[in-house]
Amino acid sequence: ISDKIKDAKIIFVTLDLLHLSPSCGPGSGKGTQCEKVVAKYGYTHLSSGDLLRAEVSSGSERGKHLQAIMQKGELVPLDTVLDMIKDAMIAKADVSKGFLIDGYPREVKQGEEFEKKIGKPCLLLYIDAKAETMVKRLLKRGETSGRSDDNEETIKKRLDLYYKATEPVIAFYDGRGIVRKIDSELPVDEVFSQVSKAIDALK
Ligand SMILES: Nc1ccn([C@@H]2O[C@H](COP(=O)(O)OP(=O)(O)OP(=O)(O)O)[C@@H](O)[C@H]2O)c(=O)n1
Ligand SMILES: Nc1nc2c(ncn2[C@@H]2O[C@H](COP(=O)(O)OP(=O)(O)O)[C@@H](O)[C@H]2O)c(=O)[nH]1
Ligand SMILES: [Mg+2]
Repeated sequence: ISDKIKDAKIIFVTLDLLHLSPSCGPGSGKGTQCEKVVAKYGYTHLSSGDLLRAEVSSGSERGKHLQAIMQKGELVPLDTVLDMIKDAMIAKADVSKGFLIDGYPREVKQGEEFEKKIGKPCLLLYIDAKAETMVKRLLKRGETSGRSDDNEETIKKRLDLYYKATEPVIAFYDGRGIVRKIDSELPVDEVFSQVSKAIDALK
C-alpha cells in the first residue's frame, strides 16, 4: 500500500514540479547557489550529501557504514541515496514549487534510476569551477565545516571521482538539451544571476 501512495505522489511531483540537478564538482558552490534559489523561487533544496550526513549523525549502524565510505570519498550504494531523496521529496511535495536535487546524480546510472523511480529532470545546472578553485574553497570550508571529508587527501579522491564518474552525467543530459553551464569563478551574485536566468527560462 505504501508503495502505491508513493507512486501516486510521484506522478504529481513529475507533472507539476521541476527537478533541477546541480551536478557539479565538490566545492563549486552548489550549496551556496541552492540556498539563494530557495529564497527567490520557493524550491526545496535536497542535498544528497546532507541527507547522508544526517543519517551519519543519527549514530545508526547504517550511518556508521556510510561514514566509512564518505570519509574515503567513495560513492555510497545507489539505492541508499535514491530512497532518501525520494522520501524527502514526498514529504515536501505539497509545499514545494520545485526541487533542487544537489549533488545527484553522481554517475549516469544514478540518473537513470532516478528517472525510473521518480521522474525526469527539466534542467541540469552545471556549476563549473576549475579544479584548483574547488580545492581551495573546500580547504577553506574545512577550517570550519567539521566535515571529515574536507581534508586534502579526501578532496583529491572526490575530485578524481567527479571527473571520472560525474562528468559523463553532464554529457548524458547535454544530449537532451537540458544542461545550462554556469561559470562559478565569478562572484556569488553574478553566478546567481546566471542561475536565475536559467530558471526563468523554464516556463
Ligand atoms: N549522490 C551521492 C551524494 C553523496 N555521496 C557521498 O557523500 C559524500 C559527500 O557528498 P556531498 O555533500 O555532495 O559532497 P561533494 O560533492 O564533495 O560536494 P559538497 O562540497 O557540496 O559537499 C560524497 O563524497 C560521497 O561519499 C554519494 O555517495 N552519493
Ligand atoms: N569566492 C567564492 N567562494 C564561493 C563561491 N561559491 C561558494 N564559495 C565558497 O566555496 C565553498 C564551497 O561552497 P559550497 O556552496 O559548499 O559548494 P558545494 O560543495 O558545491 O556545495 C564555501 O566555503 C563557499 O563559501 C563563489 O562564487 N565565490
Ligand atoms: Mg554542498
